Amino acid sequence: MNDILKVENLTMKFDSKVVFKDINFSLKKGSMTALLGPNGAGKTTLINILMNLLDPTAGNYEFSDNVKLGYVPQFRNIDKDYPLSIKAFIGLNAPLFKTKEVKKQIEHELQETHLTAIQDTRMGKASGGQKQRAYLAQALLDHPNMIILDEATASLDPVAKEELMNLIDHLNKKHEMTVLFVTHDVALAKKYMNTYLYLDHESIQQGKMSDFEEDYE
Ligand SMILES: Nc1ncnc2c1ncn2[C@@H]1O[C@H](COP(=O)(O)OP(=O)(O)OP(=O)(O)O)[C@@H](O)[C@H]1O
Repeated sequence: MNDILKVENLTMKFDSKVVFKDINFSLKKGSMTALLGPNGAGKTTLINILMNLLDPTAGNYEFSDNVKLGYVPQFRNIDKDYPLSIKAFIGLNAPLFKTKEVKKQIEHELQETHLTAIQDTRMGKASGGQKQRAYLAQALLDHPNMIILDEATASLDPVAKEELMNLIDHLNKKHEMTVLFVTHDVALAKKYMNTYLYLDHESIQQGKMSDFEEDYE
């Protein structure tokens, strides 16, 4: 397997506060990696750097040439009065004038994420699991080959968690999607991920998920 991401001597400080210092790791194409670590360890900061939303203080990172990043946030920012349907929400980042091809692709992503039957439900009324799958469908519309999930299962019930993870697993197996999953749920990560990154005390460790033993909560 080739590397899809290589991080070298990455350092991030906010004023004098060091979040992490000289961290190094790489991710293989098609790998499923859990990004673990206590609250405030710097997981979101690292993701924001990788998504080019923040500049690191020092060091660098490089994605392989053909990488197309998708991002699935936690749904907490959706208000219950939010008016768009699930279908309209999924198409939000597509051009306003939707070609036949884009419409077809929206249908495809609705199916892929098991939302076809409830596509006209308002996002504000959808369950946590449905909202999360709509975010995933929205990200998939852009044809990513790597996806970052930021605590995407955090507020879901156990059934919705498994359903989302099964979809992620399917995307990995069928479409060779590389997955970086930020989570506090070690049991879920052990079930679905194959490697871990553990961020704590300004540094990072990497290993096989089945070998992860730290109990940091
Ligand atoms: N824009 C900012 N300015 C100053 N400090 C920041 C900023 N963003 C994050 N921090 C600090 O950097 C540290 C890492 O925060 P970050 O949100 O990346 O951690 P996290 O591992 O994602 O935490 P959690 O698991 O709670 O989401 C924290 O101490 C936080 O207060």
